Amino acid sequence: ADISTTLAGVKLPNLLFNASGVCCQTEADLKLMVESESGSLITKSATFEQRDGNPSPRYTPLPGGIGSINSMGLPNEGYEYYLNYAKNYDYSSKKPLFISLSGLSLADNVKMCEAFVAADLPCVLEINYSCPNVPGKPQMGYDLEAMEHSLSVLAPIIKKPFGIKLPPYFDIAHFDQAAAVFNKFDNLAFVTCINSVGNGLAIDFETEEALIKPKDGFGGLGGLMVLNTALANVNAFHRRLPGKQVIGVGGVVSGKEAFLHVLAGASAVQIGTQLKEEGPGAFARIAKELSDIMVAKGYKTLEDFRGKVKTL
Ligand SMILES: O=C(O)c1[nH]c(=O)[nH]c(=O)c1Cl
Repeated sequence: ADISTTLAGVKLPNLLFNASGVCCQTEADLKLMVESESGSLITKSATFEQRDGNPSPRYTPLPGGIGSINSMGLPNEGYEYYLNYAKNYDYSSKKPLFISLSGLSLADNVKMCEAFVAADLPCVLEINYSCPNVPGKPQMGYDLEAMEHSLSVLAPIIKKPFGIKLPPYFDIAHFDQAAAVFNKFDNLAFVTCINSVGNGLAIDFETEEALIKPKDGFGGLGGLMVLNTALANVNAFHRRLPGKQVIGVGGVVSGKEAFLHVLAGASAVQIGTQLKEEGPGAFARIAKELSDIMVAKGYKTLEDFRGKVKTL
């Protein structure tokens, strides 16, 4: 079956790619993504300066395959590293390149966006408003006034279609209020839902210790356990953002969850925890599983069922 898609006006040979943060911090990581069966790739969220991030242990999968917890703390090579990567990227390849930016201030986001715009490259920007792990930095995604102000400055600078990475919302009023903000920006072409469920706590029963070191063990939750929250956020924004697209991320461990994300309204699907645990081979496996599901259900393309979840 045909699992290709178009996102922000660029064609992806298949709808799958990495969630920013996984398999994408260094050129070596990104090379693995280019060589994988993913349809695209996105870089680790960049800050203006290079960052080491939080002390380790700062990531761990949770027992029983239910998911993961991380408090990486935005470790990255600094935005110029990713700008250079984007300048050297082979855009004649079938895989479009996405760039994640997560400035620690609006001024930093302005400087980074201006640098990418000045370089005039075909890559697509995804502004990260939802990192839950920088001590002392509340998530912009939960401050609608600040996010609207940020977008009112950045959208005109970026000019081209771009996207934003959102935290999960858990209240219908918040879906409504957030959508009202996003619908004000014509070139805001997509929203990526969801980032990790912020500030969970994983504790080891035997040792009675938190599993990760930063922030007393508090970190973002990902993986299968967040699937249903992710599907709700994908569908809520699919319903509320006419003319815009949604990238679904959260809980995709097989073709089945990728299928559900498209049914909820996703135009593309990112994979985080499962990619971290399985490696880039996950893309070929999940792509085949999704294609087989579509054949079994009689769907030829993603448009045949995108957003067509049935209500009772
Ligand atoms: O701690 C991180 O680096 C991190 N971890 C996440 O789960 N989401 C993010 O957006 C980021 Cl930036």
